[in-house]
Amino acid sequence: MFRLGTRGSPLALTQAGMVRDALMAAHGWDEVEIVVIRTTGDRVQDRALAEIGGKALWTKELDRALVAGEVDACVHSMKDVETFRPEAIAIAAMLPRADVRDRLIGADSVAALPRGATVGTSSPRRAAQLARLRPDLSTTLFRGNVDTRLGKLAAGEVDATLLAAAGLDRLGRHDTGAPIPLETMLPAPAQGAVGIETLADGPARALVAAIDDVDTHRAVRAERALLAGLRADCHSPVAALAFPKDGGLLLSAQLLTENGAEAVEGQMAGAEPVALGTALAQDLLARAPASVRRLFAG
Ligand SMILES: NCc1[nH]cc(CCC(=O)O)c1CC(=O)O
Repeated sequence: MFRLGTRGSPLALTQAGMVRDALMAAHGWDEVEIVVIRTTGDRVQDRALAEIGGKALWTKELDRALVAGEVDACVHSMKDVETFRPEAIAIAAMLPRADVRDRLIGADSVAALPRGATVGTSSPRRAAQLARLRPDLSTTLFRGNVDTRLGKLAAGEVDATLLAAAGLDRLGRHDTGAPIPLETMLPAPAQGAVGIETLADGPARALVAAIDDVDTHRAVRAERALLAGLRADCHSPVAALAFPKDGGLLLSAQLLTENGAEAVEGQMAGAEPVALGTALAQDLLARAPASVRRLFAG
């Protein structure tokens, strides 16, 4: 039986279930086994991801299970997958992308937040974007899965929080929060995309590739190539979004200083995703104020 590795959070399990259903439908299988693997990222809840070792904390244990042959494929939120992956592992497919926007929970819009309000987030991108839009706000470290964060908000620990619409929708929370327009807040690279990794050499790769959503995969490839060109990691306040246009892609991106005081933005169209992401990264670095450039290409 085909074995699918996943983290154990409610969102991860929902996404793994979507992948299982897609694989069963594509291949006429009766069953796919879901194997829950606990990651360091799940265990450590009291510090920001960037502080304790970055996105590898979500993938390391799943990578090990894949390489050891304990599972045939692993399901990830692509947003949480580190920029540079081990050579033995391939991103074999992506599910169709969900709503890419962030949602604000606690007020109807960023502009409607009361003066001096406290917003819970541990994302350097969201903190920098908020500070840029509303320098009067303060942000405070907020980790844990979606339900944990909503619980902290309900308990009054903060005035508001930001969460990806994709995760809220997949958990059935369609009415939670107000979508922030893309013009106000560009999402994290790969936000809303679920990816499936397999060994680069091996039969699972082609089996998983059968469920690939080509448009999503192309867009996320461009966004990830931008991250690679910037040498960005989870410390980096960077936003990016590509979508299909005129048979190619239109890629938008924003780099900021941590306090949001300075930023550089850009847009570029192209036909080949990796070349496009790489070119926009170079263009942004060339135009970035020194304070922004210092945070990238390290
Ligand atoms: N960093 C945690 C994480 N990783 C993926 C999602 C949501 C689902 C997605 O973006 O695909 C979330 C939660 C959030 O940011 O609200």
